Amino acid sequence: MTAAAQSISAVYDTVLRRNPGELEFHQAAKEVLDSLTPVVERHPEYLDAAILERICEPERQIIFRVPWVDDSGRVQLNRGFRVQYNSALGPYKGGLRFHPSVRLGTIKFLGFEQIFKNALTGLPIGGGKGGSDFDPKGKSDAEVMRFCQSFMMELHRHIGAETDVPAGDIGVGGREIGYLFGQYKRLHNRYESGVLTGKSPAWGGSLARTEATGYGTVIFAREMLATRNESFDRARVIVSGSGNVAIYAIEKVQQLGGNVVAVSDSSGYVYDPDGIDLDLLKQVKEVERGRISDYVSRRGGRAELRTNGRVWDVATEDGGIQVALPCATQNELDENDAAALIAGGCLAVAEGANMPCTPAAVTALQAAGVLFAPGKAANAGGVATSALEMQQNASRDTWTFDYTADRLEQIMINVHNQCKETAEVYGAAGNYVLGANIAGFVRVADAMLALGVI
Ligand SMILES: NC(=O)C1=CN([C@@H]2O[C@H](COP(=O)(O)OP(=O)(O)OC[C@H]3O[C@@H](n4cnc5c(N)ncnc54)[C@H](O)[C@@H]3O)[C@@H](O)[C@H]2O)C=CC1
Ligand SMILES: O=C(O)CCC(=O)C(=O)O
Repeated sequence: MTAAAQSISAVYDTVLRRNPGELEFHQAAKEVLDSLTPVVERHPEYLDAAILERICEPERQIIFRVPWVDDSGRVQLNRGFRVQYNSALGPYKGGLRFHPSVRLGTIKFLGFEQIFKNALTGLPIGGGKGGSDFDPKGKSDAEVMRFCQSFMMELHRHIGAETDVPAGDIGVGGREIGYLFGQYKRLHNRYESGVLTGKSPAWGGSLARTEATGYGTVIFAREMLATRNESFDRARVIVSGSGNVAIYAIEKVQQLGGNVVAVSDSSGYVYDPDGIDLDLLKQVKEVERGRISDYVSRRGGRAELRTNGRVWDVATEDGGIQVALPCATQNELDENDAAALIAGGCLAVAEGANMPCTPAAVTALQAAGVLFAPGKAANAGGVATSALEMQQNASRDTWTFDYTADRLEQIMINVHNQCKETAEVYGAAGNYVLGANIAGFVRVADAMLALGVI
């Protein structure tokens, strides 16, 4: 082992010791640290300034009690989190996740990923993430509102347009952002639009933010495919999830001439060989907050609901697939799923979700020559468009959909090219994981060096 590799291994040991039991955070930290040996060999100044140790340690971690009253008058209790990870490039920026599985380690892994993702956008945003173990599923609007108001009663002291700017993630969409913003405005007695993003365009939000993560993921995949003279035209595609990211990934794939033949939610998956009816899926998921079984019962035709097996199994049916877009949650695609994708002739996998592929799956896909885009690069379009929302708020301006979508397109092309070119510079052409980790890290590390020991 070289001296640089030994130093990195020591940093990882410290991560394990300081953060016991936080397996998802360990996984995310290991993936980044594993990419950095060639960087610190060229730049020993990063080791001298303990940049790696500092980048793995959040600047601040806030954990708080969130009591609220349900519709039957019972007091309920949840736990809230905000991890303010790194502000070398700008105010902390990252979403809020409301899901019963949320623990401190979940938020730390997401916040850590966010540092490098936000750096890749080239925009002035630091990294952070937050959330709660609150489950919005099955709750009335009034219950969600009371929870959001109680959550903001504590969060408001830690955020601000120049300090920390939360947005949505799993379980947090336009409805929740509205309730959170309403409570913040009431507490501060001022209309500080830039304190949250993902707002409705009717009151300070940006057009194209809703579409941005899914569209951006497909733009990244399109650029990757183009390096091998391939495209989405007539491609058969699997998308996991059926939330915000999944829906707008499907929309963009369809615009580019592809055919999405399967989607999922936490209750199972739909195989729809004639192609997903997106208007119906939007109605079921965005309007009615229903299950994919509701989609199947109304779709008719050849659409099938499957509650056994995995959405990735579709890869080997009917002549295979060309692209897979995991857009649900972390570690949802393992090495067996990767084997199914490879057997089905998959050309490219782009992560719309954060860390949806296990390390073994990534290794298998890369070894088989499948183009692989890590989430911190492929799904950066969401946070990038949040930064565009902040720009509009700061200048009290509103841009058109087309102008914002064009900027998103350009940002995603730049993110793709940075990852590709960085991988080439470091002798690993085609390795987008290495390219993304190094390009994101170097931008943050240089800013940290410039700011001194803080
Ligand atoms: N919303 C955004 O702008 C961004 C989201 N992401 C990531 O994209 C992923 C999806 O987020 P959203 O679409 O915003 O959330 P969402 O709440 O709109 O949708 C989540 C989807 O994933 C499914 N899902 C959740 N847990 C699951 C599980 N354990 N098994 C199977 N399916 C499951 C849900 O059924 C739902 O269809 C997450 O990893 C999130 O961190 C990444 C970048 C930005
Ligand atoms: O738009 C944002 O600020 C956050 C998006 C997010 O949470 C993510 O990129 O994972």
